[in-house]
Amino acid sequence: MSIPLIDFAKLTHESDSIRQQEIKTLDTACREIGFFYLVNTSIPVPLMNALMREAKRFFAQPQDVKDAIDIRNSINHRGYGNIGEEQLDENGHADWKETFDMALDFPADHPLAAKYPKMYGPNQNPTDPTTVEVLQEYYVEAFSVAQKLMTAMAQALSLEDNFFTSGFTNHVTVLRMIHYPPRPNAEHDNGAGAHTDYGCVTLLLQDQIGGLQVKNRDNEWVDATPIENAIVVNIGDLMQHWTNDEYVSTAHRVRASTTDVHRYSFPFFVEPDYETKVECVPSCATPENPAKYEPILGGEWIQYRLNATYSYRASE
Ligand SMILES: O=C(O)CCC(=O)C(=O)O
Ligand SMILES: [Fe+2]
Repeated sequence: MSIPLIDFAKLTHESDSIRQQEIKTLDTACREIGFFYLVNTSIPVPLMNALMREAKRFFAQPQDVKDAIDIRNSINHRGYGNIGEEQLDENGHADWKETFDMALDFPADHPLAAKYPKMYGPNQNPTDPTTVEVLQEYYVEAFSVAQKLMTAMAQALSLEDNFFTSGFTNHVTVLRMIHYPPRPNAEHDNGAGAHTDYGCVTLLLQDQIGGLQVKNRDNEWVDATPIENAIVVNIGDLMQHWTNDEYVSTAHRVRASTTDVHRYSFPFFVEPDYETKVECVPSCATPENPAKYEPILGGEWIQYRLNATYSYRASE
């Protein structure tokens, strides 16, 4: 099975019948593959291009400038991650990529930062104000798309419209920039190891290079070939948990770029408040198919998964 296409303009259309039909298509995609292309989103294309431009400028800076905001110096996991810092596939090579993570900025003395210091706190910003401005603007636009998407999912699952979005007041959603430099040698073809994402949904903007692959239900790796200005969306573990495995958090990976080729991508990991309780929704459990998982707190799960993939957090 290939990766289906969902039209965001139809998902949010004023006509009830157009909306309902697209919500059905979305529901099928979430159940059958857990991946889809989202086209006609409300994220302005010039903003997507600006983000791409700022990422190139950011990663092209001297190493010591990037190291000044090293993620290892941030207890709440914000800032720059060098090549080799993250290994998504616990059995494979380290990922051949460098990263930058930002999220909502909480002052260090905020009650939530005091209570959950590994998940809430300040960002480590790039020095260039234009880069920061573009990142913040993109964060807002992508979050607005995510909220509408989760509203459509709630409707598909016969829940209140705000069932998912009400768990996003002090959310820990992360915008990440990734640069995959040319691979060091022919053997090392691991851009990002096979993994599932941890949160509810991920909205990924990618350039035109390609390399992202998705494991379908027949256990085949399918290329998520870039479509210009489309966002690749996938279901994460928390949404799978919430839906009792009805919506699938699907494994994916990135093959490393070939010689001389640089790839840039921008995942937006949509993750709820630390204290949002994630437990089987009523429409996904029946007497024959009862809830499979114990309720969990969103933040506990994310923290557990981060600790498993980051060398500097491994002992936590
Ligand atoms: O770079 C990509 O295309 C995907 C990255 C990814 O899957 C991740 O960072 O979780
Ligand atoms: Fe991922």
